[in-house]
Amino acid sequence: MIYTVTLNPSIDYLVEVDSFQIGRVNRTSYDAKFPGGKGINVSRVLKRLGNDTTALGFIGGQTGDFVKRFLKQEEIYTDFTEIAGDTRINIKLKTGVETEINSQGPTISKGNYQQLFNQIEQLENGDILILSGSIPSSVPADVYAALAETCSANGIKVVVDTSGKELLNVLLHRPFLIKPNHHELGELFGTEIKTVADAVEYGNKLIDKGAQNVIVSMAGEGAVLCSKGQCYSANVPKGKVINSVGAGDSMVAGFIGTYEKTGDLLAAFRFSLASGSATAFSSDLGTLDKIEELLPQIDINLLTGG
Ligand SMILES: Nc1ncnc2c1ncn2[C@@H]1O[C@H](COP(=O)(O)OP(=O)(O)O)[C@@H](O)[C@H]1O
Ligand SMILES: O=P(O)(O)OC[C@H]1O[C@](O)(COP(=O)(O)O)[C@@H](O)[C@@H]1O
Repeated sequence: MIYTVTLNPSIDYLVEVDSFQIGRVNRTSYDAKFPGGKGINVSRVLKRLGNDTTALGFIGGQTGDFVKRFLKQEEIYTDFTEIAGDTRINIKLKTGVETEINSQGPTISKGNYQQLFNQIEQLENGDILILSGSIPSSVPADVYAALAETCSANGIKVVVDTSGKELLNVLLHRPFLIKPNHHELGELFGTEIKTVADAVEYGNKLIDKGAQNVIVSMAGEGAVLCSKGQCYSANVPKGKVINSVGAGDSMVAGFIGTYEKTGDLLAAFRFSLASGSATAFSSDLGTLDKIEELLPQIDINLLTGG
């Protein structure tokens, strides 16, 4: 079974405003609410690809009920830890450019944290655990490293999609996949990732530190995969960007879903690009039909090591 962990889920409140004026009353031309948080997005896309998952994490209040109801409608298994506070609402404002306001989210108690930890200790050899998103300030900052350590001792593949030292701390436990975007990769090394060559150079440094596979996503510039001494680049398909929230999560889902079915890293990489772009070209997350329509446009090139 694939498990996703979202420590800080959300309702993503998508708001479109034509001719937005700061400091004025603005009216929306479109608005919608979706369940959010990186692990939850990964679960939703994996379901569309035909992979069942169980979504884990902390959930609470009426906002949390919305998330649970939405996931139930999509027939996604959940086993959330119920908390006292309300799940957060994140604002995704479209005004020609995309602006995001992500809330801090509710406090997580030590008991809640322990409950999640106990759940993850029960996972079995062959399971996959996907740890995605920011870590709430009330949760120990080394939570992903601690969970990854437990999982690698139990034969469970771990995927981590986060940033900063939380990502660095996990590398020693040899995560199967990490997926920093080019900004996050640059921040790790105090530099800017401007080109594919930069992504290869710094992606390989994360391999040296312990990651088994690294995807560096570069939004409209495509992505780089570093794996087993070789690096590959991939382009993005042509299309109109509608809402890129969840594009990175869709990449993770596309990669893991395909890898789980085929064991083929390059097929998984190709599918991950089509999945990310299918989401970027949709209001909500990309559908399987959209992903399959985009797939023929993705080319993979071997860059080094071949
Ligand atoms: N402007 C775009 N055009 C086409 N595809 C895009 C665009 N922006 C994002 N994507 C797709 O989504 C993936 C992830 O986007 P990115 O912004 O790098 O990740 P994150 O959402 O994690 O910041 C890209 O690799 C690509 O497949
Ligand atoms: O946990 P964070 O870093 O606050 O991010 C949460 C936000 O990220 C998302 O999961 C989208 O992530 P990506 O655009 O990086 O794929 C939203 O659904 C959510 O509002």
